[in-house]
Amino acid sequence: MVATPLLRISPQAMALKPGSIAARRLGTLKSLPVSNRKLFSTSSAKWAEALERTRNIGIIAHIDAGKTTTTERMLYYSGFTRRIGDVDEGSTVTDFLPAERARGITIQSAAITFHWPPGSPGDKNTVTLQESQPRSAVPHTINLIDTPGHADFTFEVMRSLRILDGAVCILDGVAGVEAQTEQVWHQASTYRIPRLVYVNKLDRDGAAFGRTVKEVGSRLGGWPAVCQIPWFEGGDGRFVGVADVVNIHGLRWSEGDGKSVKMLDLQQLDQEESQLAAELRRARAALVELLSEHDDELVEKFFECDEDHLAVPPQDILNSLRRCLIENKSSRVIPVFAGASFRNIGVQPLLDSVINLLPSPLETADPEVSIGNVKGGLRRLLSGDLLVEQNEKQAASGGKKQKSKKNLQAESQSSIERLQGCGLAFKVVNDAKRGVLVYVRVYSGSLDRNSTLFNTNLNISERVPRLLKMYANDAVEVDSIPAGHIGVVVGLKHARTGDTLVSYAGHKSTPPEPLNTLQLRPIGVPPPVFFAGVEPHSLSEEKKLEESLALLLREDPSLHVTVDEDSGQTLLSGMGELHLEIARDRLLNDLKAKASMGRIEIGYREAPLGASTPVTRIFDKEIAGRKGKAGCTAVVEPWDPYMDSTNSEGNDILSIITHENNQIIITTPNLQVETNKKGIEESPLLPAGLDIPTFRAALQNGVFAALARGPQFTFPMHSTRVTLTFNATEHLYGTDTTASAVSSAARLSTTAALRTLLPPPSSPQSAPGTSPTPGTALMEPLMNVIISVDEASLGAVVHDISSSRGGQIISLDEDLTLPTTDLASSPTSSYSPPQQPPEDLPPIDTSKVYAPRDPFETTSIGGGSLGNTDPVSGSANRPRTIAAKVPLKEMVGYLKHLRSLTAGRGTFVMSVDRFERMSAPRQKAVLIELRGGL
Ligand SMILES: Nc1nc2c(ncn2[C@@H]2O[C@H](COP(=O)(O)OP(=O)(O)OP(=O)(O)O)[C@@H](O)[C@H]2O)c(=O)[nH]1
Repeated sequence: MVATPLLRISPQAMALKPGSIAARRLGTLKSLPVSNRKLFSTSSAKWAEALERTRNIGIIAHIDAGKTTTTERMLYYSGFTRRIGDVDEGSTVTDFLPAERARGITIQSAAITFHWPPGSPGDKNTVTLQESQPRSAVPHTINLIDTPGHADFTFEVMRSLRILDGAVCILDGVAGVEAQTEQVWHQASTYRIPRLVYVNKLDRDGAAFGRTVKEVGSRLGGWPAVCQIPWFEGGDGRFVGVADVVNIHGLRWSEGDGKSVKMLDLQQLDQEESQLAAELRRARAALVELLSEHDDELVEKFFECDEDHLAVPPQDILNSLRRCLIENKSSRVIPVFAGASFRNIGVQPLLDSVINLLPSPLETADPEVSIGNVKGGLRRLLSGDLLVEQNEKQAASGGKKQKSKKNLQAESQSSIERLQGCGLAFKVVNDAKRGVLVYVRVYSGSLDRNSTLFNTNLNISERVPRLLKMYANDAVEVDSIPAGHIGVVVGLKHARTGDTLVSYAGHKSTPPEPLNTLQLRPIGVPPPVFFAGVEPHSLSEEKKLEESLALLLREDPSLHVTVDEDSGQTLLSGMGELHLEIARDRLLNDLKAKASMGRIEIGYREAPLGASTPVTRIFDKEIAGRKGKAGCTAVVEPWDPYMDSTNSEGNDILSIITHENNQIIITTPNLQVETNKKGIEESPLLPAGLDIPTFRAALQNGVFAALARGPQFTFPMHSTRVTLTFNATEHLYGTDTTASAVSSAARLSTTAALRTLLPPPSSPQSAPGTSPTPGTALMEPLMNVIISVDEASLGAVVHDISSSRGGQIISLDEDLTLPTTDLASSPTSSYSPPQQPPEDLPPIDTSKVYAPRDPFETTSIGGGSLGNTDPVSGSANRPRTIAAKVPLKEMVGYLKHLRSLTAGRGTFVMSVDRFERMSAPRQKAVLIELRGGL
C-alpha cells in the first residue's frame, strides 16, 4: 500500500455550507448571557470564530516523560519549525534558557502559539465545518504552555495551570503514572481543567500500555477511555503505530520524520494484523460501553445503531467524549492516547484530539476573582451581581444604611462598564534581546497597545508600549490581545508574576473603586525552606546585584530576598536546592550579577517558648533630614492557630496572620478613627497625609522586619504572636509621628520584646537570683513525601525512611494528593494551607477498566477485555506508593540514595507539610552542625 499523508483533509476542499456546525455555534453565542458577551467584549462574529478556534493548553507530566520531545514534534508538524529539535542535543525551541539546555530539563514555561492543522484559522476558505467532520478538519490556534516537571518548580506549574483551559498529560509508558504526575494531575483538578493522557515512549523495552491505563484508573482517579491502542508489529514486535478506536482504523508510521503514515481499515487490519484487529474490536466495545455509562446521548446513538458498537459514528463518539470532558464535570472520563514521540509516532492524532476534545476559551469554567471583600466568578462580576454583594457587605461591616438594590445595581453596572479589559500576568521573563516580557492571559475585553494598565496588586498604573504574540523565542508585534488569548506586554517596569492588570475607561490614574481591588485567580506562595547568602564582589556591584535580585523576584515570586539588619547580609531563599541553584545560574550567568552565593542551607525557624514581658520603645531620630518620633509597646508569645480561642476583633484591633504562621495583633486605643467621604479611614490626631491604612501598614512592616530574625538562632520567627499597642495618648508626637517613625518604633519594640525571651548576655540563665526566661526553640521543615517504588524495593525503602531518617510512614498505595502549592488563598494572605482537589470520589475499580494486553508483560495476565484481573498485581514490578512525613534535613540528597535502593527506578516528590519543633537532642545536633561541628 502507498503511504499517504496523514489524515489531512485539505481545508480549501471543504464546502461552505449554511447551517453548518460553525454557523450553529455562532448561534449559541447569541444566546450567551450578557455577562459572557462582556467577557469577550470585542464582540463580533469574528472574535467568536477566532476564540472557538483557540485552545489554551498545557503539557503536564513527570520529569523526563517526554514533554519537550513531544512539543518539538508538534511545532514541526504544524509547520512552525523546519527541523525537529532534540532535547539530548540541546537544540529544542521551547527549552531556550542556557540552564535548561545544559541540563536537558524544562525550567521556565514557554508559551508558544502555532496552528493545527497547518493553515490560518482566519482564512475565509476554512471557516465552515461540516457536521460530520471533526473540529480538527479546520485550522485552529493552539497556545501551548510547556510546564516544568521537576518538583522544585511546582509553583511554576501551578501558575501555568491556572491560565490553561485544557491539558495533555504525558506519561512514560515504562514508568507509568509517577508521583509528580499524580501531584500535578490533582492540582489541575482543583482548577477543573479537562485533560487527555498520552502514553509516550511505547518504543522502549518494558513499555506497558495496558498497565499504564490501569494506573490511570487507580492513581489518577478517573475512568480511562482508551481511544488508541498500541500497534506492535506481529503482536509482540516493534512499536510501529496505533489502532484508532474512535475511527476504527490502524495508523502505521513509516520511519523518518513521521509525516508519512499508512492508514488501514478494519478489513485490511484483519488480513495484515489479525490480533490487533481483534483487540481493536474489543477496545471499541469498551469505549462505547464506558461512554454510555456517563453520557445518555451516546446511549441513544447506540440504540439507533442497533446496539452495534462498531456502527456508532466516530463523530458521535468524539461529541460524547467532549461532553464527558467539558460539560459533565462529574463523569471522570480520561481519554487515553498512545505514541512514541521520539520515534515520531502518534503526535499528529494527539494534536487532532487537542482540537477535538479540549475546550475553547468560550467553554471553560468561570475564572475565580476577588473584588473588595467578596469572591466569585468573573462572569458574575461582569453581570454586576458580585459588586452588589460587595457593596452590601461593605455597608453592613461599616454599620451604614443599606442602599436600595436598584441603586446598587445601577452603581455596579456603571463601574463594570468602565472595565475595558483585565488580564493575569502569569509569567515574567527577562529576555536578553527584548527586555522584560510579561506574559498575560486576557480574561475580559482586551489589552491594547498604548493603553494604561492598573496593577491591582501593586496599586500602580503602567502604560503598554508594545504587545507581542510569542512563538517560543520569536515574537510578532500586535495591537491588541483579546479575551481568551495569551500574549506578552513589553516595557512594563513593575508587573510581577501573578499580578492582575486592569484597563479602564477614563483619565484618572486609578480605576474607580472597587475595580482597583479586582484580583484574578489569586495564588498563594509557599514558605521557602532553603536559603543561601548572596554577596556582591565589591561595593560598586551592590546596586547591580539589588537590581538583578529584584528582577529575579519579579520573575519568580516563590523566591524571597531578605536583608539581615544586623549583619547586612542578603539572603535568598526558595523552595528547593535545585530551585536556588537555578536562581544562582540566572543571577550570575544570565543577569551577569558580579556576586557569589554561599552554601545552600535549610531554612530553620525560631519560636518562643513562653511570653515576653511588655516592652515599650520610643523611636526618636532624624530620618533623611526629617525628625521622626513615635512609640509602641510589644508583647511576644507562642501562637498556635489551632489552639487559639481568643477573639481579636474590634474597632481599634487589627489581626493579621502571616505566611510564617505568625499572628500580629495591632491595637490603637484613643486614636479616634473615622471614615471620610471617600470611604478612607482617618484620625484627626495623625499628621496630615497619614491616613489609617498607611499608618497600619507602617506598624505591620515594622513587626515583619523584627520577626525576620529570631533573638537566639537568627532564623525567622514562626508560631509567634506579637501584640502591638500604639496608644495615641502615649505614643503619638504630633507631626513628628511619620510613617517611617511608626514603623521603626514597631520594629524596635518587637525586637526588644523578642530579646527579653532570653537572659541578658551579662547574666546567664543559671545565674542565682535571676528569674528564668522562657527562651526560644528551633523549628524544622517537615515534608510530605510521596515515593514511587516497585514491590521488590518497598521493604528496604520503608525501613530506610522510618528508621534511618526519623520519618513517619502515613500510608501505602492510597490515591494520594501531594498538597504542595495552594491555589485558593485569599489575595491578602500570601500563603494558606494546601487544599485537596474538589473531588472526594470513590476509587475506581480497576477490574472494570478496559486495557489491552501488554505483549511484554512477564506475569500471567488474562487478556484484554473487561473484567480482567489486574495485570500489575502480584508482580515484583508492581508499582507501590509510600506516603510519609520526614524532616527536610533527612531528605537532602535522598534521590541518589533512593536510586541505589531501588535499582534506579524509585522517584519521589515532596512538599512542606509544616514547621515542627525539634526535640532537644535533635536541636543540639543540628546546632553543632550549623556551627561547623564545634
Ligand atoms: N525511547 C524514547 N525516548 C524518548 C521518547 N520521548 C522522549 N524520550 C527521551 O526521554 C528523555 C526526556 O525527554 P524530554 O522531552 O526532555 O522530557 P521532558 O518531559 O520535557 O523533561 P523535563 O523538561 O526535564 O521535564 C530524552 O532523552 C528524550 O530523548 C520516546 O518516545 N521514546
